[in-house]
Amino acid sequence: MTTRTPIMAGNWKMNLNHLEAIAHVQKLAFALADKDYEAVEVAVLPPFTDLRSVQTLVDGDKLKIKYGAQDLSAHDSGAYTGEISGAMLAKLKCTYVAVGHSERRQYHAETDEIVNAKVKAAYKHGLTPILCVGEELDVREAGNHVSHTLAQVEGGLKDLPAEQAESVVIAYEPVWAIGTGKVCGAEDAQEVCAAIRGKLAELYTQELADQVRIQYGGSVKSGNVAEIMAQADIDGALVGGASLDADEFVKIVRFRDQ
Ligand SMILES: O=C(CO)COP(=O)(O)O
Repeated sequence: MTTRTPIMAGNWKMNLNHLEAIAHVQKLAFALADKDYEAVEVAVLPPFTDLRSVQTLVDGDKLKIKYGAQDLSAHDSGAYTGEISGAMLAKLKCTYVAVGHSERRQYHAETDEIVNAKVKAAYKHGLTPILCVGEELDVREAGNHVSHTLAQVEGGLKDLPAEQAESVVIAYEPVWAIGTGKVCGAEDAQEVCAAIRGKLAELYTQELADQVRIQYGGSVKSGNVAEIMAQADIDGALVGGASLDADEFVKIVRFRDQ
């Protein structure tokens, strides 16, 4: 049986400027100890404008915290005003990049085709995508959450070779639980995460499926993280609001103590 290292990632969304980012990462670094990093991979996903500052701090102080971006362009370079390429993120030594977050799908009309192109762009530039999937409330109420989410997984990974897919991180984030305080019940989250692992086994192999880390995201806090992490197919959390409070995020990283 594969042992998957849990991954706790803070998606800051459009919060914290580059000066606030430095202060925030310093707080995290001060609080987190080697034993935390041995047990859990810790990552932050700041806004683009913070990345250079975070890189300088992480490099300078040799911090074990990883960082990445919240999005990337599907294109390598060129006349795409406002976009940021995977190559640019790689140059900033980003490890991760979120792809297909529901806020990108909703406000920027990102389809599974676009998300798939972005996943491929991430790998092309040596970044690990955190592929975000999850259903809206009406889909859950109609009982179609599993098939909806699996279609997003399949669409996002289309034609992706196993050598790449084996390192992908998938974040199951039911849209109705994001920023609402409504957490998906741990067993309901487990149902979908287990189905995602089953889909990976179908698309690739059971061995690959057992290796991929699947996060839950949506109103994760120190008070509910332990129950979520106790589920067999949940290997971490993608944390929005609660990641903006350093003490709270540290408690989430230390989910075993909660
Ligand atoms: O969207 C999320 C992380 O990507 C979840 O956000 P909240 O933790 O604020 O609900």
